[in-house]
Amino acid sequence: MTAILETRQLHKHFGGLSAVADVSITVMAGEIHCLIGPNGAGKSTLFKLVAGTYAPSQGEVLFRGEDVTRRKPYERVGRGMSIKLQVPSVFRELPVAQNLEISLQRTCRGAAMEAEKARLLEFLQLQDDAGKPAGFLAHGQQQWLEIGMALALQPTLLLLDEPTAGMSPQETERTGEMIKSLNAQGMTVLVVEHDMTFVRQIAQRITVLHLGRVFAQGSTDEVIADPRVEEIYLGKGHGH
Ligand SMILES: Nc1ncnc2c1ncn2[C@@H]1O[C@H](COP(=O)(O)OP(=O)(O)OP(=O)(O)O)[C@@H](O)[C@H]1O
Repeated sequence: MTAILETRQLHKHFGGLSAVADVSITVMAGEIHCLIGPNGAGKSTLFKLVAGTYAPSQGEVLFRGEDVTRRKPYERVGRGMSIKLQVPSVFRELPVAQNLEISLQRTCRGAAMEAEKARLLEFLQLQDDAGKPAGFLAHGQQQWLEIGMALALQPTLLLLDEPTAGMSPQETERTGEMIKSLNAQGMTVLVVEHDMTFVRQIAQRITVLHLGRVFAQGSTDEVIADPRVEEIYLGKGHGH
């Protein structure tokens, strides 16, 4: 397997605070990789460094073998990276279908766009809600719509920041099935997540961040069996 994403000794300082310190991670093409850690561990900051929302204080981001550290977010999207952030960003007044069209405009048009829109609505199980304003959707469905908007950009690497936040156990499980089905079709997925049941359901490899640094990484079984991880992560950081 080849690496699709690498961070090399990434640092991000906010004033005197090191939110991300010396973080080197590798995401292999074709895997589902989960990033876990207690609140404030630096997970969202690392995501923003990968997506290009933040410039690092130090270090590099390599995507598909290319140094993208100084590339703008849209340039990274153009190279096959797509991100769903933690903060909901659907256009609440616009119909569900139109939300998808806004993202689809960047990759296709005409009949191809209609076909892709129908495929995504079905995949997200939102066919019956296509004409509803997105703000009228249940919270879990809004999260799915956002995943759909990220998918409309046809990524090879999908970045999801807490995709199951606020979801019921059933919605969470369904989200896991969606992610596994995308992965079975060849998509690499990097997920920040707190819900360990969900992490066990989907992850092939896990990186644990703690106080801005890589605390542990390895296969799901290895990391979950590591008592040090349980201590820092399950012991106190499970605040969501
Ligand atoms: N824009 C910012 N300005 C100043 N400090 C920040 C900023 N963003 C994050 N931080 C700080 O950096 C640290 C890491 O935050 P980050 O949001 O990356 O953690 P996290 O692991 O994603 O946490 P959570 O699980 O709570 O979402 C925290 O101490 C946070 O307060």
